[in-house]
Amino acid sequence: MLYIIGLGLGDEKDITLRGLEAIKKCSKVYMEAYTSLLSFGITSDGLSKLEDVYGKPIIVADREMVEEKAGEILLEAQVSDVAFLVVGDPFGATTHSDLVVRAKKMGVDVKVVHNASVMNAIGVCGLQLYRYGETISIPFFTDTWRPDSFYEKIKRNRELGLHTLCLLDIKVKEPSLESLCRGKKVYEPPRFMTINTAIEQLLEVVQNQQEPVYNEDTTCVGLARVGCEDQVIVAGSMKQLLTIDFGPPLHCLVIVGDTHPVEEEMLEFYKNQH
Ligand SMILES: C[S@@+](CC[C@H](N)C(=O)[O-])C[C@H]1O[C@@H](n2cnc3c(N)ncnc32)[C@H](O)[C@@H]1O
Repeated sequence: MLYIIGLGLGDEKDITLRGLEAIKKCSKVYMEAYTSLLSFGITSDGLSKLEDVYGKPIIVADREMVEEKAGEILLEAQVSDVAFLVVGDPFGATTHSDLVVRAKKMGVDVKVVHNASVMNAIGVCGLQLYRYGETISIPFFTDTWRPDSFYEKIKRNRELGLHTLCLLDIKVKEPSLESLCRGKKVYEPPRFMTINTAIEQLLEVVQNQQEPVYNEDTTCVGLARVGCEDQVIVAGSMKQLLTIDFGPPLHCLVIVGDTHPVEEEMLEFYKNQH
């Protein structure tokens, strides 16, 4: 059996009882990419915190392992119980559907244990699920690469009066050569996009548009570390949010569309938070 287990958003304590019971049954426990661990405030050497709570050693499966060695993980799952841990929910934003499809093709039974995910940002900011349009991802601009394809999606959402959830880039740095030579992959800390950078890029992109669908006065909600003890949620214009330091990652942003009176009341609650 392959158990795909969501770990939630906060820390090692957010695993569900169902998830913990499944881990206890497993002979091997894999965990998806190292970047996710950082949202738990865990460094590459700090896995022991999770291992203590889960009572099992954890093998960190980086992107390469998940994509190339999924077959091996699934072969193990054919003959024993194997856990694959995912920060957030297995199907929250980044889906692990490919793993499920491959497992089914190999005749491996799969059980999914859900948990909170970045999708919780949708409701916690006071806006309603059915008033959102397509979710977008904002990549880091470089000197030579400044893609603006997300603008068209925001435009479509705004023309329909819908809110837009913006997920922000995480730039993974390759493991250092030195660590590879020593036979152990030690990852450099990744770069996380802040709400401030996302807004700067959004404002840069809109400058080139003939009929801009938002501007620095457009209401947004900035959400940092959703589901963690120190989560921060602030509503305000893009201009206002630019002045706020939201602190450590992870961050995301909602561009607010037309609002229902109840949503308006909730947003008021998050205004003037700083
Ligand atoms: C592709 S999603 C990963 C989703 C994850 N598997 C889950 O279920 O939550 C990653 C992006 O979601 C956003 N995100 C994830 N967790 C967050 C959190 N706790 N608070 C704010 N934003 C978050 C960030 O913009 C981050 O770059």
